[in-house]
Order: sequence, then structure tokens, then C-alpha cells
Amino acid sequence: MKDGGRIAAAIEVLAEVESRRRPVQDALKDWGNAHRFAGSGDRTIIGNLVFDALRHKQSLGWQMQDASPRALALATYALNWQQGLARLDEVMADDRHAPAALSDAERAALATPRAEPAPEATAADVPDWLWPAFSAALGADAVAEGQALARRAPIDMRVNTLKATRDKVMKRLAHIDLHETALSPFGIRVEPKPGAARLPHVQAEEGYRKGWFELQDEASQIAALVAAARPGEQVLDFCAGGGGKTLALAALMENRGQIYAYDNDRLRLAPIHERLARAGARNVQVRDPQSGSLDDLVGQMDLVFVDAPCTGTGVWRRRPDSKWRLSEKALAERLEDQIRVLDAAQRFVKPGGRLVYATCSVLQAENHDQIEAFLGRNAGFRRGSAVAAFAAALPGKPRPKHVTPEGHLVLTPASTDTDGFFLSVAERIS
Ligand SMILES: C[S@@+](CC[C@H](N)C(=O)[O-])C[C@H]1O[C@@H](n2cnc3c(N)ncnc32)[C@H](O)[C@@H]1O
Repeated sequence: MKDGGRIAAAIEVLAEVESRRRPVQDALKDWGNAHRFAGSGDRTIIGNLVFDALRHKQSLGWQMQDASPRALALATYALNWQQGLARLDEVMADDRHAPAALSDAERAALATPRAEPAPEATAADVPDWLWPAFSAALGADAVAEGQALARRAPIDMRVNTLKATRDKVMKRLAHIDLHETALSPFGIRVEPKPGAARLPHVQAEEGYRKGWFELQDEASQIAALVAAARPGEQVLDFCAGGGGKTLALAALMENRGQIYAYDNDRLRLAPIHERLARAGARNVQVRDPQSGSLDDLVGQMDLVFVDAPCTGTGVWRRRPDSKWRLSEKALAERLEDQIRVLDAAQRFVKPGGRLVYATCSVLQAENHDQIEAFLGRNAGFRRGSAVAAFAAALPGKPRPKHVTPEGHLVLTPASTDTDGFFLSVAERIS
């Protein structure tokens, strides 16, 4: 395929995502299945175009004065990928699979930046309805944070210290352009590359199959460090999902003590068994809703980790389609879920034990307001300090920029160069 045909394919996929509200990965996969002639290089480029168009949907639509799939794909190629109008004309002329020739209005919009400044929500590529909450959470940095959440994410790996060291993994992956993460002591990062570039498929590496490393954003690695699970402790991972945090906690505990991995959705837990085996994590009992209740754990846990269901505003870099699908209704539902999860999880914390409440969102309503309301209705808990836990777990590292007066921590792409993530700690006093 040539670029004209790839742009046409991106338009098709974007239309499918928009009109049928399909997850972008599914739409891309279906397109690939229906167009077997497209090679893996073509599919990468089409995927990059589609993801970048969704990341910058609002700002590109504003510049084009047209947010149709066609306008977004053309603007992504010419503006976001900096190929320019002349090159776009060339690839369109040169390819019978390319979209129809540019209109005068498209040509004008691609040639000249609009004179007036974009509204803040547009410049930040944040949905208009969410802007008040987003900007309240991030203050003067809101536009910069929105823009950072609209960039491509790096590939972050967490070295599994049960099986390997960071040096060993870095040596084995020396053929890849990577470096140590700035904060996590067991993180390795592959920086994103622009335009058509393809990132390495690190899951195909022998070291991945041997369980020497996992794919995990640095923010999640930091979450496990802040939770400070120690060898020998009793830990409940109450929203374990596919087990990302469970594995990180097991490594910190050096396979000593016990982790109970629970989730109320069996299907989400399903991958955990294979992941635990690959990682060599032997101190984890998986408890799904059908394998028995958690009653024996009430009041027994040194640590209950609540990686709560949330809107995912902190992971828009990786899931840009979710940014535009999010609705007020979905946010309200997540807020209800979070109250339910916190109230259910708290009873497992033993006196003197701690509850860590985390989300991959940056919104105050899901974060600060949620944990503060929990503390308000649970006199048996007192507020701990996530920022103090961060300083203890990561000595010598700079204090993150976004810390609430109560000591809760908000990691963000523009401030910590991670996904957006919220961390808070509470301690049971009675
Ligand atoms: C952010 S995800 C967890 C991700 C996971 N900890 C990881 O690191 O891969 C939130 C999880 O909470 C689970 N969940 C939602 N409501 C719950 C409830 N009432 N009790 C337990 N888990 C719940 C969801 O099924 C989902 O898997």
C-alpha cells in the first residue's frame, strides 16, 4: 500500500469507530481481516493515523472546521505528522486508492493556522463537557496536561525482581532503544516515536516469555511502591483485574506473606493465572466471586489495595477513543462504583493496617473527593500520606508537583512523565 490508500483506510476505520461506537482496536482488527493484502507495516501506519487522529480529534477538527473522519485523517497526516500540504497532494495524486482530491476549504485549512486562539478545552483536546472538572483538577497546568495526555505513550516495562534485575533485562534488550525510567527503580522505557514509526513488540522477546518483565506504566509501578507491601504481610488486592498490580506487589513482597487477588468480575481476573505462573509469583491466592467469599479475611489485612474502577482519564494516551466516549452518565456510575468498592474493601483492613485507594483518573470527584468522603463516613480510619509514602519508597526522587494539601498524590504525564494516576493512603485506627 501507499500513503494515499493508508489515509483512505484510516478514514474508513475512524468512521466505523464514530458511527458504530466501536472500540478502536476492534475496528482496526476487522479492517485488517477484511483487507488481507495489507501488510503489517501498512497496518501499523493505519493504526498510528487512527490513534493520533483520535488523540487530537478536537484540536484538529477545530483547525479544519470539520471533525469528520476524512478531515481528521487528512489533518493528522499533513499537520500532526508534519508531512505538509504539498506531500499530502502528492500522495493523493499518486494512488488510485487514495481519498478524493482535496477541496478548496480543506486546502485552506491545512495551509494556514487559524488566526484566533483555540478555546482551552480544544487546545487541550479535552471534551467540552468535562473541561470544568478537568481544569479544576489540574489548575494552571490543565491545558499542558491535556496536551500531554494527547501525545503518544511510551512502552514501559517493569522488571520482575522475582526473576531478573534491571541490568540483566537491559542487556538482553540492548538491540532496542530504551532507557531506565526516571522514578521507578525497576522500570525500563521505550520512548514513543513520531509519525509512521513502529514501536518494538517487546512481548515477542524471550525475556517477556520467561517472566523477566511485564508491560506496566511507570505510574502503576509507583502505585505498588507507595502501597509499600512488605515481605510477610497479608495483602488483599481488592480490584485485581488482570493482575497488573498484584504482580508488582508480589515482587515487592519477595514471594513471602500472602496476597489475595479478588475482583467481582471473573472474566477480568481470567488472565491472572497465566501471568502469575509466568512471573513465578507463588504467594498469591486468586479468589473470584464464585470461589468462595472473603469472609475469612475480614479484619486480617495489613494492606488492602483498591485500584478502583474509574473513567480512565489518566490513560487517554493509550485509549484515546475512551476520551470521546466518556459521558456524564458513565462518570456518575464510576463514582457510585467507587463508593461501593471502598465501603466493601475497608472491612478487611486490620487495626493498624492501611487502605490504599488509587485510580487511573485525574478528576477530583473520583480521587480527592472520594477518599475524603470515605474518611468522613468512617471514623475508624485516619488519613495517611501518599506523598510521605512516595518519599519513603523513592528516596532522592523529586516530590511530585501535584500533591493535595491532604497529602494525596496525582501523577500526570506533564509533571511525572507517567500516565495520570491518583494515590491516597488511609490507616485503620480502630
Ligand atoms: C482499574 S481496574 C483494575 C486493574 C488491575 N488492578 C490491574 O492492575 O491490572 C478496576 C477493577 O475493579 C473491578 N471492580 C469493579 N467493581 C468492583 C467491586 N464491587 N468489587 C471488586 N472489584 C470490582 C473491575 O472488574 C475492574 O477489574
